Parts: sequence; structure tokens; C-alpha cells
Amino acid sequence: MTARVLVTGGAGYIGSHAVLALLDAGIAPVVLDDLSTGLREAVPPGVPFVQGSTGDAALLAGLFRRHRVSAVLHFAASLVVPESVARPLDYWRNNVANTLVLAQACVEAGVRRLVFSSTAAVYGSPPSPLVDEDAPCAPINPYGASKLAAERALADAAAAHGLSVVALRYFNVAGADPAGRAGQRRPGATHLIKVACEAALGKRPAVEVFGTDYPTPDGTGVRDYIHVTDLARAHVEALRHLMMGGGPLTLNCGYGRGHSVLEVLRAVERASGRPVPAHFAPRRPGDPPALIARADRAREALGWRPAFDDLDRIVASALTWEGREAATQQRQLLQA
Ligand SMILES: NC(=O)c1ccc[n+]([C@@H]2O[C@H](COP(=O)([O-])OP(=O)(O)OC[C@H]3O[C@@H](n4cnc5c(N)ncnc54)[C@H](O)[C@@H]3O)[C@@H](O)[C@H]2O)c1
Ligand SMILES: O=c1ccn([C@@H]2O[C@H](COP(=O)(O)OP(=O)(O)O[C@H]3O[C@H](CO)[C@@H](O)[C@H](O)[C@H]3O)[C@@H](O)[C@H]2O)c(=O)[nH]1
Repeated sequence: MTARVLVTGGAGYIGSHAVLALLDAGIAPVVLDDLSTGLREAVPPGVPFVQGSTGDAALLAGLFRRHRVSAVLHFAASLVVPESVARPLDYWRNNVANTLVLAQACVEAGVRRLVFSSTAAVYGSPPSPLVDEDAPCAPINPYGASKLAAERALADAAAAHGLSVVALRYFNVAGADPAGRAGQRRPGATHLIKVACEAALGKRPAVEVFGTDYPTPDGTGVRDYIHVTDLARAHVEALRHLMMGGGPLTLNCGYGRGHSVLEVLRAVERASGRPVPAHFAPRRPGDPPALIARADRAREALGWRPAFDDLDRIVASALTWEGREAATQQRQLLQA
């Protein structure tokens, strides 16, 4: 029987793109997802799917055995920042406690390789916007704090139990599979590029621009947007690194370039050929003014070469996906 790579959260946005990247690289995945925010249809046909939680030790033990799991890509998490402020214990349970259960199951099953989805939120609001992996970690919300705690627990487990862990700290993930096989499906999205595409297509009335008085060139927040397909491929490279006996790594995943909220809105207008209605609103609590990755280490350590390092391409792929979703929803309404 084929050995498989377990993708936790593989029915979610980034996990479903990672499943495609594994398939494209000839690596067999198995998906574990509790469908709390993911969708079953995001898992391609033919990929084994198990519905359940990373916090279920017995389920994990059986899954590891049945599918001869050789490595884990661990995406499953809770990740909405304001929700983490309102429900911190749920975030600590899912992002920390359930990750501990997964790590324990790996140790017991002799699975030694794990790639962990971390986040730029571990840096909090740094004094200088450009951060490398050695910048102090000072999360400013329970989401970032729980992800940092999980990173540290995994590093301790790695040292004690011979696990090898690559923690990838993603910056702002956006866009959709260029072949149209996957995209951001989660309803009630809050991410800027998704929200702006919805506004361009008339699916929401307008975009609120949170804060126009930041110390940035145009006063709006600046972020480092990374195409989800480049990020998915970084996971395959991280896996290869571990398969070849490489040691633990913590790596930023971004392009090293920032774009303001207004620049993003202009890019969506260029791609759609339509105005994006926007109004200015106060700063959103917990938002740093600017966050940009120093991203050389991932390139050096993994040989990762991004292919979509361009805001217009990211936005165009997100918009194409959003248009298809709108068409599908309309068809379903007409059939109902
Ligand atoms: N989207 C971003 O911009 C971003 C940025 C930095 C880091 N991340 C990290 O990337 C990962 C994936 O995020 P996403 O944007 O794809 O979110 P998502 O909500 O689309 O995907 C998360 C998936 O995990 C599943 N899940 C949650 N808890 C689970 C559990 N206990 N057991 C099994 N399945 C569970 C959900 O059903 C969902 O399918 C997360 O770990 C997140 O913290 C995301
Ligand atoms: O409707 C909106 C949505 C966002 N923004 C602004 O756009 C920027 C990006 O915001 P958003 O897309 O919500 O992402 P972030 O809050 O930067 O957080 C994302 O990127 C982080 C890493 O940088 C991850 O840790 C988080 O999980 C992920 O949600 C920020 O300046 C926001 O204030 C708006 O002005 N209007």
C-alpha cells in the first residue's frame, strides 16, 4: 500500500491547494478535516478523506496505520483574529491542545516529519515593518499567541523525540489555483483581496478601508501578499527537505514586498475593469501598520522559487475564482 502524507485541514483554503501541489509532485495525500470551516468538495476526487479532529488520538492512531502516513502537513486550526479575542479558550484548545495530541500521535506512530502552518501574527506589531525569522515574537492577539505556543511545543517535541519540524510563517495568503481547481470558498470572508473581489463583482456593497492614518506612504495598512499556489509549493519543498534528512527550520513565507490597502483596491479595479466602492473607516483593533517578510531564508534553505510574485496576478486569479463561484451559486439558485 502507498505511503501517504497526512494533510490536516486539507478541506480548507490553503490545505486544499497543498493537496493539489502534492498531487502535482506525485506525492499521495490523505486528508483529515472536521469540516468546521472546510468543505468536503474542496478535496479532489480520489484523495482519501477522513472526517474528524486532530484532537482525536484514537482516530489518528488508526489513520496513521491504515494509510501508512509518512509525514504530516498540519494546516488544521482556528484563524479569525477577532474571534480569537472573543473566544480565546477555543483558540488555545484547537491550535495548541489539538496540536499536542497530533504531535503525540506522530511520536507514537514513529512519524518523524511535520510541516506546521504558522503565521506572521507571531511577530505582533514590530517596530520595523520588515521582519526576519529572528525578530522578537510578541503576538498581540490570542490567535498569534496560540500559534507561537504550538510552534514552541513542536520545537520541544522535536528536540526530545526526534521529530523534524519545519514551521512556515505565512504572511498574507491570497489568490487561487491558476488552473481553477481550488480557491477561497469560506463564506463570510474577512481577507482584503477576497473582500475587494466580492465588492468588484457586486456581491457586497463596498469595502471598508480600516485606517487611513497609519505611518505608511498613503496612510493605509501595508502587507506582504503571497499567492496561495507559491505557498503550497513551499510546503512540498519543505517536505522534500525533511525527506532528505534536513533538520528543523522556521521560515517566513512572503515575497518581501508590501502593498497598501489602496494599492490592492486599484489592482482589483484593473483586473475587473470595474470600480471598487470603498469607504474609509477607523483602524481595526489589533492591526499592525505594516508587516513585510524578509523572505531570503526560505529560498536559501528550501530552494523555493515563487512563480506568482506579482500583485496583479494574485488579484486576477482571486477574481477569476470569485467569478466562477458567483456563477455556480447563481446556477444552484436557479435549479432550487
Ligand atoms: N489564510 C491566511 O492568510 C493565513 C495566514 C497565516 C497562517 N494561516 C494558517 O494556515 C492554516 C490554514 O488556514 P486557511 O486559511 O486554509 O483556513 P481554513 O479555515 O480555510 O482551513 C482550516 C481547515 O482546518 C479544518 N479544521 C480546523 N480545526 C480542525 C481540527 N481540530 N481537526 C480537523 N480539521 C480542522 C477546517 O475545517 C478547515 O478545513 C491555518 O493553520 C492558519 O492558521 C493562514
Ligand atoms: O475589509 C477589509 C479587510 C482588511 N483591510 C486591511 O487590509 C489589510 C490586510 O487585512 P486582512 O486581509 O484581514 O489580513 P491580516 O489582518 O493582515 O491577517 C492575515 O495575515 C496574517 C499574516 O500577516 C495572518 O496571520 C492572518 O491569519 C491573516 O488573516 C489590513 O491592513 C486590514 O486593516 C481593510 O482595510 N478592509
